[in-house]
Amino acid sequence: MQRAELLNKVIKSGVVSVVRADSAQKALQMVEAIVAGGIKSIELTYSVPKANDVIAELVEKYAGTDVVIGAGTVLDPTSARLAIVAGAQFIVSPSFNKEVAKICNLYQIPYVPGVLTPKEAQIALEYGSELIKLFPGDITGPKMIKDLKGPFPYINILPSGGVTVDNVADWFAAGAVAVSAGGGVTAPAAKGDYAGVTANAQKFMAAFEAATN
Ligand SMILES: O=C(O)C(=O)C[C@H](O)[C@H](O)COP(=O)(O)O
Repeated sequence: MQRAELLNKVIKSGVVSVVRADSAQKALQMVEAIVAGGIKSIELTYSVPKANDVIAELVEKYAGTDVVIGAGTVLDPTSARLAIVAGAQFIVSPSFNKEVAKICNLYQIPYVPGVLTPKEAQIALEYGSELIKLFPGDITGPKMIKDLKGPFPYINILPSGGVTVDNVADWFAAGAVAVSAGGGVTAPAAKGDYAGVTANAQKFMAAFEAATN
């Protein structure tokens, strides 16, 4: 699939769910619960053991559906290349890394780097990122999107860190093209409550629909 198409799928999905777990099995269970709740973009982080295998399994499982599987916490170009070989459809990192950007450009996979300042945003744009993760978004709050859109009116921003069902509307009102949520969706999994994960995913999707319709 072309890079533009992949990026479009992520943006259209509205909510990216960040998956962290201490075993591959738990990560797979979490993803099943998230997708059951209607979220279609999954960011499987490299803090999950055997992350490559989990990504490959998820890509195969959801092939031909609306679900997009990306790799998160990609800190270095080797991990980026491994994730792409495993089938990752987008790459996310907590900060910008130019070698990761080059690998993603080479293989035409969207790179969504974390940025917190105008300088970092400019570098990410220079290296071709078409979707930028504002991270940690709870440090800046939604107003940062408006501030960045002054000098960079065309920037597409995905806030991450501290995004909750209660503040989703604020982020979209400030100009976010989609939001990213970790614990806000997956926290109940720590107690084995996967139905709670599904319920949170449903709440996030309802908040997204309400904020954008
Ligand atoms: O390491 C990365 O690349 C990440 O993706 C970081 C995550 O976006 C945040 O950890 C999510 O934060 P919470 O929604 O507050 O749980």
